[in-house]
Amino acid sequence: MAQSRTTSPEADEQASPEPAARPRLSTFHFLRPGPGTTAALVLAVLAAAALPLAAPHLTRRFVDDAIAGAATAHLLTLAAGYLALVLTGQAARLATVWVASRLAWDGTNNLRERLAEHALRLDMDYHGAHTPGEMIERVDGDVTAVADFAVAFIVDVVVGALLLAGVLAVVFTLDVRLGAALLVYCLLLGFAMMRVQRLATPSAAEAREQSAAVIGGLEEHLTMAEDIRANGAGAHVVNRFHRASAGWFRADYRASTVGSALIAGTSVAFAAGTALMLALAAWGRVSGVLTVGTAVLLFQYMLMVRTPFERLIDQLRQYQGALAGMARAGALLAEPRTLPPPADPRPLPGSGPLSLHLDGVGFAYPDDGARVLAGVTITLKPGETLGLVGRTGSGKTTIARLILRLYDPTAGAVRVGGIDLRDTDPASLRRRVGVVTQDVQLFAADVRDNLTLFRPGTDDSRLREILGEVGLGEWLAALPNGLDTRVDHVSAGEAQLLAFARAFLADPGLVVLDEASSRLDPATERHIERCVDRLLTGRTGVLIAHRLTSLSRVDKIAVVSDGAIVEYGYRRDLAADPGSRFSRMLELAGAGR
Ligand SMILES: Nc1ncnc2c1ncn2[C@@H]1O[C@H](COP(=O)(O)OP(=O)(O)OP(=O)(O)O)[C@@H](O)[C@H]1O
Repeated sequence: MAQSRTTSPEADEQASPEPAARPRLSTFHFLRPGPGTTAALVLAVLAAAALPLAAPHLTRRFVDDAIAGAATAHLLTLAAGYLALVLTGQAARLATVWVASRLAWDGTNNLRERLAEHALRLDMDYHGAHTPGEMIERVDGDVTAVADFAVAFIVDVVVGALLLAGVLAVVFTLDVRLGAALLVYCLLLGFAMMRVQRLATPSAAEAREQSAAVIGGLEEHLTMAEDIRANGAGAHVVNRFHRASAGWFRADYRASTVGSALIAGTSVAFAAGTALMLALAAWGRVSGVLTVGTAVLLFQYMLMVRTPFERLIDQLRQYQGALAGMARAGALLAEPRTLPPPADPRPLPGSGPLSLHLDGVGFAYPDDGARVLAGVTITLKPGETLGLVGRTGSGKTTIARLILRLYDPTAGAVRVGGIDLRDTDPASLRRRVGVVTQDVQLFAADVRDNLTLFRPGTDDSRLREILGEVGLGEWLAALPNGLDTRVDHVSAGEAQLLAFARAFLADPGLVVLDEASSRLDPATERHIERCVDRLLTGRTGVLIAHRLTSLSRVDKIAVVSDGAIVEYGYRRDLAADPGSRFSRMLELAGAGR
């Protein structure tokens, strides 16, 4: 059945040839900030680390001066200063979050665009093996994880590490022994946390894999909703969804259990650390090394150390996820095209009909490797048309895919305009070879963009003229905003006619036409037949015919059976030969010759 679906706009597929593979490190290039942003970020980070470090010094003075009997006004000034420092520290922290978020989103948006573009350029082999949902998770989910991590890394890890270093430096200047004790404690804690962290790595990666599987399945089910409902396959689909969700839950549960255990462990370690610091401060006080104010400062610092450490452990957990996301994004970017771009691309002749020559073509789809075509040889002079007939599954669509270079043949060669498609400039191939399939894809965009495929520069009057020619003149007149109307719902017939209008606009020199196998209303049928006639006039054409009557308009016939051409010749000769298969087909169908 002819279908029309709306999808989001697609990039101009072959605009520039793609290098075969990229190193994964290039993934990180997208996160590199500009000089202005870097300067703003460095300032914000330094302020966010230094201000909280300064605040406890005022507390120390407050306590010591209060014990020494200072005036209330002086103490109030210290308290107000403390408050101002805390507030400015928070503001600096907010500024850091803001700058870091902008930076992370700018960088990851670049990466997301690059991934989406690359995914669109990948060959049919790749798309056949990966569901759209999986691609969405790769392009969106993984990149979002990276963006979230980048923000948290700057805010929690960088600021936290600076704060920690500052605390150590201050404690060292107060008393070397206390500083050394704090340093040893921090190193031991850090080392233990890094070791334990490794436990969390596989579970985080597993959780993301499972979520990709669930979203991939969901996307597939939503796309097929109509068929699923019509065939009563709902229960089976829900069952599959349930199993996938259960897998995701288990993986996520494992990941969070490990994470919670780690956080609980750190709490205990910090309680011990605080107790140790308090004991040392008490000793310092008793032995006259420290004032009470300094003991309070040490206590405050110990509390301050806790947050960066905890955030650090949390970030290390997210870091695994972000690293996994980065690795998957890198793997997608490194995914090579199975259709290698030509080393020395040759453009097709810029105008006029193109010759077509399939020379001993053999083919097997990469996923199962079973032979689909063997020894297919077809020759069309410029302007000649060919009808492909054969039972379902015989290989007609596969031949069409090879002519459009959606795949490369595994044996033999496909030549258009005398040039092997493997040596043809991809942009010129897309411009000069057109296709009208049964499965018409319409974008969620206006009529103009759907016809021009987002290429600006075509006159509206030309678009109207073409729509009129394909029989959509009245349809256009009835649209509320004419060419600016968004294409949401069109009938199967209208979708087919729009596809013809696209083809007329592109004016290809070779056209592949997959005739709609379903019956449309007689008026639309007539329009479509006229379109087929017009499209095949003055162009080289390959028509996958589902109706024998359609073959009256072609010059040559190729009968395909089990991946081979079992009969091939001029239509008139075959029809005139009572022993030919084509002749028998015509007789069986009761169609005129
Ligand atoms: N993407 C694919 N991956 C693997 N095998 C495929 C793929 N597409 C088609 N095939 C197989 O290749 C063979 C030929 O299919 P093809 O679609 O070319 O036949 P067809 O003659 O166009 O059929 P129809 O008239 O039903 O459209 C079939 O056995 C089919 O199962």
